[in-house]
Amino acid sequence: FDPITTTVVVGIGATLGRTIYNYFRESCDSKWIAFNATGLRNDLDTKLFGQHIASRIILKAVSGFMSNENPKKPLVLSLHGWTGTGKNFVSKLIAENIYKEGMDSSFVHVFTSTLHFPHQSQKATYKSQLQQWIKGNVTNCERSMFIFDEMDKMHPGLIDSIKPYLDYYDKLDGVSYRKSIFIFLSNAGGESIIQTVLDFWKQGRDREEIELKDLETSLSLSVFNNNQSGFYRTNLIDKNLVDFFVPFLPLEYRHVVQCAMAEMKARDIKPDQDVADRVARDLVYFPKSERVFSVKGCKTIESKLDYYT
Ligand SMILES: Nc1ncnc2c1ncn2[C@@H]1O[C@H](COP(=O)(O)OP(=O)(O)OP(=O)(O)O)[C@@H](O)[C@H]1O
Repeated sequence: FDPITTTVVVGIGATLGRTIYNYFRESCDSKWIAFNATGLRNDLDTKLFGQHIASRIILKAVSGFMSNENPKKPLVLSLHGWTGTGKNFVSKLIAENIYKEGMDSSFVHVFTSTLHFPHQSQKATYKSQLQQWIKGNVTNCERSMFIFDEMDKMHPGLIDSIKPYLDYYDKLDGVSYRKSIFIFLSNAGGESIIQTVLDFWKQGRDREEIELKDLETSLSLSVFNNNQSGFYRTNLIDKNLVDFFVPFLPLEYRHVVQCAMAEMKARDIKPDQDVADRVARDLVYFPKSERVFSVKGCKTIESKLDYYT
């Protein structure tokens, strides 16, 4: 080949390569970020067990927010409840119905308190890092999602550093945070939820009769006043920046059976009621005398199934 042909061929090759690369590379546009309301409804209806209140709030909150082209503030959800009741699981369902790449999307960011903010002495550094991370990521894509796991293990005060981003500002330093989603996960408030569910159970009332109003006030109070909680006396709560406190109810035997059946299906094993029953029977339930709620929710089902199948 003469030099001109070689240059042309290399040029075309490079352009083609870049086009293919850009085509497959996730970008902050509707090709990669598109909310599927029907998908979320379906997932909540068929995959999430025993959480009628959470399911309803999340569907309404996320659908309303995503269909609003001009939200006044970012969506802030705070999910509370006992371990293994589906808080991480729901966050995953939300991500999967917004981002084509789901939790693997480069626009979904997960912070875990014990991993990212372990040392009390470095609170000041964490505060500025957190602000920079959020600002950088939202500058990159306004439809970003931030999940803060283990909020109850976060040093009180740290979360206040992101308050301005959650507030009703049009723009901060030229960046608009109004299309982002912030999800906080914690076990704080779990006891007050359990008490309510147990009271209903003792009165022989149906679990599905429990409404948000039965839980919401005691939940936000116990979270705000609990000095073990990352929300302890936080401005986020007294300035009403959390849009929804979402209670996750403790799971009962029948829900654990459903989790086991779903897990078998996910593994392409024929769901076997007998195996599911054996898995569920082997878990520990509380309170000790009544044995109503699974101590670990559905959390250990996945590993337990290996043993029974
Ligand atoms: N309500 C539920 N419906 C269906 N599956 C569930 C539910 N709760 C938990 N699971 C299953 O158990 C696994 C562990 O639950 P998950 O991590 O969501 O619990 P969590 O509430 O976030 O717990 P923790 O507070 O300990 O972080 C999930 O991946 C899911 O497979």
